[in-house]
Amino acid sequence: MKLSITVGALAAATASAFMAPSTGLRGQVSTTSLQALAEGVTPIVIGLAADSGCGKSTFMRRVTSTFGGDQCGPLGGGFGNGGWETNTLVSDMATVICLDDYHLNDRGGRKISGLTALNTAEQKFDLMYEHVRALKEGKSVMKPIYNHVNGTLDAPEKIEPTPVIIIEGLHPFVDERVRDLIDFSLYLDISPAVKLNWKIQRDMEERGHSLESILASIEARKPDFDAYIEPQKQFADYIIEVLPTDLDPEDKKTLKVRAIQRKGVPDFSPTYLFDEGSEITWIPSADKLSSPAPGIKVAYRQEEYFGNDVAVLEMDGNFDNIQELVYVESNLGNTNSKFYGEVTQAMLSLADSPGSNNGTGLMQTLAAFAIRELYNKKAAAAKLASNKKVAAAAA
Ligand SMILES: Nc1ncnc2c1ncn2[C@@H]1O[C@H](COP(=O)(O)OP(=O)(O)OP(=O)(O)O)[C@@H](O)[C@H]1O
Ligand SMILES: O=C(CO)[C@H](O)[C@H](O)COP(=O)(O)O
Repeated sequence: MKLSITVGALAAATASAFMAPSTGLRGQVSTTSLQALAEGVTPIVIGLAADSGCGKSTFMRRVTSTFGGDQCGPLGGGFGNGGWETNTLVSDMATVICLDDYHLNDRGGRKISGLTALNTAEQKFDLMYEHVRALKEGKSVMKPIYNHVNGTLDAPEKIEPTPVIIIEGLHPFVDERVRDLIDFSLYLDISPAVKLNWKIQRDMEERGHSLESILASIEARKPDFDAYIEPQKQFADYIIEVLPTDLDPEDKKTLKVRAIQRKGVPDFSPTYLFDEGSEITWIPSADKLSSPAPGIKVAYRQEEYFGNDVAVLEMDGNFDNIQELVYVESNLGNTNSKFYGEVTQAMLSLADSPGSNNGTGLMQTLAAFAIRELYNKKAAAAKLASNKKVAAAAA
């Protein structure tokens, strides 16, 4: 993902606020968004870590549309986009900042240093920390821009604080000071075989790159990915792991997706299947959730991940019809939905996005709802505290 976003305003902890239309205008903040900040709602910071090409843009679209945005397509954005303007996507509720903007050197500079952009020595962590802290304190910042078309560092742009600040990219959890500012952290863990398939689909089929160049680029990035990106998994509250299916060893396209959800995170309750805390493997009836071969399997387990207790929700296989997903949804608990079937409705609203027929779309939607709930809880607590203050002053 090569952009930053500001998305749909949230004045209070109500569902209707999430339905507010987004302005979709970079650099402008809506009255409701300002109102939320004025009411003492401290912006929450969400961190999303993943390698390039691992579905961050796709995931962000699900998150921003959950916040009542316009699905927040990039305003500039993306490799090969001649109209590239900025890494920042803006609407009126949430700002999504792409951390590529904090690269230390431009592309030419990295040729001289001999380091890749994955190397932590190539990031400006002091500036990243100062900016995230300032935004969380409700102050605007002048954020640099890394231009992916030219490989240059362009003139900085002004970013205003919004109720939700999302920082996404290669290194959101490397710097301890930045980590401490993050309220909820997510990691997209895409297995090498799946990453290769997605890269082939995008870079070969859509961008005309050769298979050799894609393989060479993955190979060249691997040592630094292993050294600097992957270790951040241990700091994530919510990991979406994407693996080849277990249902058919020959099948290289079907996916098994695991939402690894840390227990004990403030304002976050992991989604469960049927019975919280249990161990379940479920093959839904094909009459209620039809699927192409090799079928579909849902599971729920209690595991340990980097020494932390986690609840894991799994979906292996594809489904034919998104509407039928409501059968699975009706058996999930802690989905953070506002009404019956909202998860399925959110999936339907982005039916054309990659992963809408499998667990990637489902887990991303559940994560998006968890972020919304986290904000709602923090906003409600801030409002309560502010009301108490007003009442105490009046007494
Ligand atoms: N859930 C999914 N299922 C299938 N393919 C997917 C999925 N998510 C992403 N992809 C594929 O991977 C490609 C990269 O996705 P996306 O642009 O969202 O990743 P990104 O992390 O934002 O990439 P970059 O950082 O390089 O801009 C997409 O073009 C799409 O083909
Ligand atoms: O990993 C990346 C983005 O997440 C890119 O490789 C990095 O930002 C450098 O970009 P470019 O190759 O356009 O110079």
